[in-house]
Amino acid sequence: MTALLEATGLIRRWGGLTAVDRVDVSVAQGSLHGLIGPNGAGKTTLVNMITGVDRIDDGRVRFQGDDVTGLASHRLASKGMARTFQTSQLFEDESVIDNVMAGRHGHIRYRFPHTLFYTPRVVREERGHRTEVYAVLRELDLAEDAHRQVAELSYGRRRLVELARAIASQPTLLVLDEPAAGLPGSDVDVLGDVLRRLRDSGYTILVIEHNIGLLMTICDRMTVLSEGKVIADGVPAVVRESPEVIEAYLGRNDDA
Ligand SMILES: Nc1ncnc2c1ncn2[C@@H]1O[C@H](COP(=O)(O)OP(=O)(O)OP(=O)(O)O)[C@@H](O)[C@H]1O
Repeated sequence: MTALLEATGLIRRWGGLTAVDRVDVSVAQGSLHGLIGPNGAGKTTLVNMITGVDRIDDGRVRFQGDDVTGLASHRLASKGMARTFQTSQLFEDESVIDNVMAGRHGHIRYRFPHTLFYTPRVVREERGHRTEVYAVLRELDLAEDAHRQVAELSYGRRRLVELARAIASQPTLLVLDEPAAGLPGSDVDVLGDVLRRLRDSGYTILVIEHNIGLLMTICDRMTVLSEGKVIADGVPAVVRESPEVIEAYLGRNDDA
């Protein structure tokens, strides 16, 4: 399989600490790729570097065959990389549909002064975006909540709205930072089904998770970080048997 995303030799230092230490990670086109590791392993730092949120001290990132090392996150977003964060980035007082419409932002063609006069062109385009957004909401089983305020929704539904907003940008690569964090078990199952369906419909997904059980069941491939280094990479069945992975988790209390 060809790699959609290929990071090689990535390094990020914080003072004397090397948080990400010569990490290679390759995400195949159309795959669901998990990134796990104990607390402080460097997962978020690595993903921040890949998605242009944080600086890269050394190494290269290739995306869709292009060298994108050091590009800012908005440039990467316009190339098709969408990202969700551990903490909510939603507008709590706005409706679900308006939040998800914000994800279409990069696709809006009309400009001032059309917006000022709400011309037929704006109306037409806006209608097209709403149709696309409704399709995403239906896909994630959120259509019935389209006009509810985000603040009224359960935590699990809000996480789905964030996912919907990322999908609405029609990304080539979806990067998710702990989408299952804080979800009750039944919502974790829903999330697992949603991620699998998205992968089956052609998305490539890179997901950081502490819920290893979830990733073991849904991922095609996993990369395991510990203390900034890759200690295992492969299909879940192989990763789960790796002595380094068992040691990294059993040696600590947090994720075991
Ligand atoms: N802004 C920062 N300044 C200094 N050190 C940092 C900074 N961000 C991260 N670190 C350090 O880098 C290391 C990796 O942190 P990172 O958050 O990437 O790990 P993680 O695997 O995502 O952890 P968690 O699972 O707890 O979110 C940790 O030792 C952390 O303390």
